[in-house]
Amino acid sequence: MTETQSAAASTPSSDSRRFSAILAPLRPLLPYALRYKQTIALAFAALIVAAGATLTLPAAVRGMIDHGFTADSAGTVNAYFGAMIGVAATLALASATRYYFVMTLGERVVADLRADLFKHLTALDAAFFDTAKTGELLSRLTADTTLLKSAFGSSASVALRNIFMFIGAVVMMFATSPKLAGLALAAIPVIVLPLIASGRSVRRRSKHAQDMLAQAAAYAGENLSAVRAMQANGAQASTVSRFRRAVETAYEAAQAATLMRAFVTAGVILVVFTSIVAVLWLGAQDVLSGRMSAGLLSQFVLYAVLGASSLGELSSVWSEVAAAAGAATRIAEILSVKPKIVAPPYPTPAPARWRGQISFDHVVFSYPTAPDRAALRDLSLVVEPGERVALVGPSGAGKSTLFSLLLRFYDVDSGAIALDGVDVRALDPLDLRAAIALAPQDPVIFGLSVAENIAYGREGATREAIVAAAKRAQAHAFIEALPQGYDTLLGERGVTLSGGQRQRLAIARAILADAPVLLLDEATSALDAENEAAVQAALHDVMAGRTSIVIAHRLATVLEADRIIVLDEGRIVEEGTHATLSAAGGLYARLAKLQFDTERAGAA
Ligand SMILES: Nc1ncnc2c1ncn2[C@@H]1O[C@H](COP(=O)(O)OP(=O)(O)OP(=O)(O)O)[C@@H](O)[C@H]1O
Repeated sequence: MTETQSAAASTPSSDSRRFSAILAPLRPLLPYALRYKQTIALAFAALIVAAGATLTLPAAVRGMIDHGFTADSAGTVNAYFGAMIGVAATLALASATRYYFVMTLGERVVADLRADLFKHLTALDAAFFDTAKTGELLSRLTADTTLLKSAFGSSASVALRNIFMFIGAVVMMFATSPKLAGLALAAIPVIVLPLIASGRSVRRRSKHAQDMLAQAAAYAGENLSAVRAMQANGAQASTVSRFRRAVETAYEAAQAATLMRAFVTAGVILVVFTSIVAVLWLGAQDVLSGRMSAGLLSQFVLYAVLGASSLGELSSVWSEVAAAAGAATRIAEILSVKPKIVAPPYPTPAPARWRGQISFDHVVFSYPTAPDRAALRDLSLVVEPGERVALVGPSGAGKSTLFSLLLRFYDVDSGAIALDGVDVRALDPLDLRAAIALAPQDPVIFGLSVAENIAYGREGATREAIVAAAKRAQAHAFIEALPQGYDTLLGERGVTLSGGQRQRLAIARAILADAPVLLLDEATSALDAENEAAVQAALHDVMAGRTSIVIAHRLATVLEADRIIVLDEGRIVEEGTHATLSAAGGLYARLAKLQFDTERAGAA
């Protein structure tokens, strides 16, 4: 059975259920609108005034036709026309007021929703972002909310006006001629049922179109953020044609929804006006036989036209609302994702100053996206306050995983991780992360000034503190040499800085954070001798007095460490100092020979 058939065969109560099913996704937005009760009230008041003004016009026309056009009625005609201008002015003012308040409400609701959605996204955990695509999320944040804006703003405005007009017109039609009105209303179910049925289909198609658009946006986002890789690999042409295909698919999906809407609109207009003409014909018979005055029939026809055109407009708005419901579904999908890493109901309060002891106790962990492959297998490790530990191991050994777990980006499968003896799951993640400074291998540089980049997450930091941190991180000299010094805007992802400079900015960030625990992932890329010395000096400074774990790639770093931990396949396989481990002739000795010999050769 097609949707239209099934709708036509259904009972009124199942139709009203369907009606609310289409609108259901919009329900979570209601609280957003209800925050602005005053705006809603003003919009309603304007709406009632405008509808009332419009509805007086047909009565005025009837008065003119039945009483106006006689020789001695010039004064009455003037009065009628004067009154009509007054009505028009009221209508104009009330319509503008309604438009203003309803649009304002739409903009307001969407702005609030965007902010909330972004806040929600920032609270989601690493496991969510392992599978989510940033471009797609951005599309929900922008394109879908824009669709909602049109639903809440213009569509709601048009819909409300037309609902009021329709009800008013129907009441007046009955007041004018109950017989003709009854006949006209008989046509309504024929109009409304297919409309409701089509709403579902429009919503589905529109959601599909938005999904396609989001995929295209995700694809564009990925490629634009890696534009150098794309150009270097000569992948421009293929990227462009893939994007074009994605956009075409989105276009076709949108087209399908539009076609559906177009058909619905045509059908509704046809049925509505045919019924009016039929009713009008019946009325004309009454006028001819003297049962009805010409003015009364004109009045009825005007009300019928008002009612019918409201219904016609409602049908096109209905499609828009159904499309918005599709967008709302996509937004609701995100809002319903609950972060798994949250603070416990009663978190253990953080001490004024952590000592910085870290312990991993029989930790077993596999990533949610790869549950069958353990990234850490029964790993136990205690790092004492102030100790400097270097982590060494082949690629994929689990070194970065150790950092992610300590920062509680994921929860362990079994075992426990503790800071100063407090299980990290008992702490508020904000407190835990405030105790840890992270300097990743490829530090993220934002499209902000140098100073803002150093103070990222510490917006209150003074300029003196920022400069002092930069000095200790050996970054002051190169920052001063930039065109606007600390106020120089860095390109997105810091493309304007060298690898060594980026790393030193990250170290400055860590120094400013002044956290008792430092996690550092050394850059693997070779630095020139000058940068190398500067980074090493900065590291020496930042590690002093804090517990530090460094994923080490340089000989100087392992030599400086109190202890070297060698990881392989998620387990600790060796530990000791450079001297003892080199002498032992195990995995470390092999790795060190490979890595540090090349380093020496490179330096020579
Ligand atoms: N987000 C993730 N989702 C699924 N698997 C992951 C994820 N991150 C890492 N892994 C896997 O977990 C294992 C350990 O990875 P990890 O990044 O900790 O290694 P690593 O020692 O830091 O390696 P490298 O020196 O190359 O950075 C690897 O097998 C890796 O493929």
